[in-house]
Order: sequence, then structure tokens, then C-alpha cells
Amino acid sequence: MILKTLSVLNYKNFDSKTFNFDTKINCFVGNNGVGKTNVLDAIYHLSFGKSYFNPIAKQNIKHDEDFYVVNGDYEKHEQIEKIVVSLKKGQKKIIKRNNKIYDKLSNHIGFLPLVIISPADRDLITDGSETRRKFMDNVISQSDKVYLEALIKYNKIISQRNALLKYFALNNTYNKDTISVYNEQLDNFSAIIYKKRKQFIEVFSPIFQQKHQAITNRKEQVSLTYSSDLEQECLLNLLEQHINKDKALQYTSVGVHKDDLIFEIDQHPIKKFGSQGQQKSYLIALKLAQFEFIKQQSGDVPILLLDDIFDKLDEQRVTQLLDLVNEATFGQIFISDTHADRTERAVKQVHQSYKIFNL
Ligand SMILES: Nc1ncnc2c1ncn2[C@@H]1O[C@H](COP(=O)(O)OP(=O)(O)OP(=O)(O)O)[C@@H](O)[C@H]1O
Repeated sequence: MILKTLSVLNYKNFDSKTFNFDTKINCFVGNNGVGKTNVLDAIYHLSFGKSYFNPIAKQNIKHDEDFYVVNGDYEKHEQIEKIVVSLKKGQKKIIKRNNKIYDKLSNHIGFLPLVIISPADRDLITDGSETRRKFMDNVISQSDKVYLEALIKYNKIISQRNALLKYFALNNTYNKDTISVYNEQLDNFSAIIYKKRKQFIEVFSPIFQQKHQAITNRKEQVSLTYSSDLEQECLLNLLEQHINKDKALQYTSVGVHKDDLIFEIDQHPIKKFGSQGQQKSYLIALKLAQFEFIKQQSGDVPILLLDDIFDKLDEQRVTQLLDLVNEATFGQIFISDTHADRTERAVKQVHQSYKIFNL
């Protein structure tokens, strides 16, 4: 799968710009703030229908404009695929594949597999569990539609149940039957999500270990474990046991929407006990494992976005990283960096074709 051409219109700091890409390595270089990350984010948009960096869709429209368009021409399985994501202020976002509008964004997820490595990944360590759940959901969803559907439905019912708990509190009332209907639906979808997350970690964790060893030469022991309320009991029982708490809090306090991934180094939380360098290696290993997992599951080589790559690695390690990806049957890579010369030195050593875009 190759992104041949990208055109953006009123996207963040760009008014109108077109890029024709190399099939292997593409580097965006230039000073701080010229829009290197924005180009990577536009490519991310084409795979996920949204920004990696800014969840508020309308803030991706260029200041003082009222719409944006991101257009990508891909070659996939010898077919040309035209993907267009557009948003007009006050309207719903539209995603088209070959001029046909998708009914649901979820139908597009996984069609153009992609992995991004960015300085913002540190949020995976520093933020609360939601960021780690989103990471896990992103990896599994790119190759499992049943999972994505179950997740969307589960989240919808959780919102409805929370709204009902609020309504009960506000009106000083309670109806066990209505809550039970939600509980049963949640139990059904959470069983699917829990099982698939468990299966995912069983396959993903050894890949992560292997990537971590490859980039650190086995210096320290790291682990990645899945933690869920459902380890104790099925959700139906848990919801019944926690109903008084939920009524008091006015939201659902147990379930797979509280799951977490535990990141440890030498059996201690990496957030508290990992050095900066150890945390960066952990994150890179996590992202390379994501790349490998998606490649194995989907059969497609994901596009790789390396944002501000020298933030995490020195020059020698960047070359090692590119080699690692190169070994994994080469996909297309997009790199952003402030220094044209060091980027070019690193990519030259991979002996693949490349293009440098000065922004
Ligand atoms: N909606 C928007 N409209 C106009 N400009 C925007 C919008 N959103 C972001 N920008 C601008 O985009 C620029 C940041 O772009 P980007 O993050 O891609 O820079 P960069 O080249 O990656 O920089 P760095 O090297 O510092 O990471 C900023 O100048 C910011 O003001």
C-alpha cells in the first residue's frame, strides 16, 4: 500500500498544497512550526478520519476559513484508491472512498493501516488509563471489525446508562427493570471486548518483548499486562454489586471502560521508576510491536509516520530503527525533522529511495 499523492486545502497552517511521494521514504524538514507534523497528521487523517493530535475536528480547519479537505491517492493491491476527508463548519465530517461516502467511519478503519511514532506518545505513560485503552483499541480495531463494532455499541450503552443514573438522581427515583436491560446489553458486549483484549495481549506481549530486546540489547526487563474488572467476575454480577455506588456517583463505575495496561520495568511502574531514556525505549518498542502486530493480522504493511524522530533516538538508533522496519518487508515511511542534513545522513544508510521535502 503506497500513498502516491496528498493534497490538503485549508488544513491547519496550509492553504493549498500537494505532495507527490516516493514509494519508500519521505522526509519533511524545516524549522519549528512550519507544518511538518501537520503533514503527518493529514496522512493520519486519511487512515482514521481524524487528527492524532487535535480531537476537536473544527480546530483542524485553517484559521479564518470554514472548511478543510484532505485528499489522498493510494495504490493498494494494484488498485487506485482515492480517499477524501472533508469538514465544513457546522456540518458532519465526510469520508469518501472513490467518490462514495462511507455510512460509518468505522467501515473505513483498518483499510489503510498506519502506525505513528511521535513525542506525544509519552502521554501513554504519563496520562490516565483512557490513553492506554485507546492505544489498545486502535491496534485491535485496525484488524478486527467485530471488536470495533462491540466497542462502539458498548460505549453508547454506557453513555445511556450514565444518563439514566443522572436522571434517577435528579428526579429522586429508580427503576430496576430499565437498568437491568442496559446491564444485560453491556454484559454481552463487554464479554466480547474482554476476550479479544486478553487474546490481543497474549499475542502482542511477546512481540513487544522481542522489539524491546532488539532496541536495548536486553539491558532491562520490561512487561506489559492487561488489567480488567472482569478478571474477577462477569460484568452482570459486577454491575449488580456496584449499583449503590453507581447511583451515588451517577455513572457506571465498573466495566471494560475502566480497563488498563500496566507498563513495568524490572517489576516497577515505568512512570515512576523508568529513566527518560528507558521510557522512550519502552514507547518505541510498543509502537514497533503495534506495527508488527497489525502487519501480521491484516497482511498489509502499515504506513509508518515518524514524527520528530530524533526526539526519541540518536542518529545511530534512527538508522537501526529504519533498518528494523526495512527488514519487515519495507512499507512506506514519512519522517519529520528540523535538520535536513542529519535526516538525509540517516536515510541514506538504509539504501532505499527517498525524497526530502523542505517546508
Ligand atoms: N487551524 C489552524 N490554522 C492555522 N494554523 C494552524 C492551525 N493549527 C495549527 N496551526 C499552525 O501550525 C503550526 C504548527 O505546525 P506543526 O506542528 O506541523 O509544526 P512542525 O513543523 O512540526 O514544528 P516542530 O518542529 O516545532 O514540531 C503552528 O504555527 C500552528 O500555529
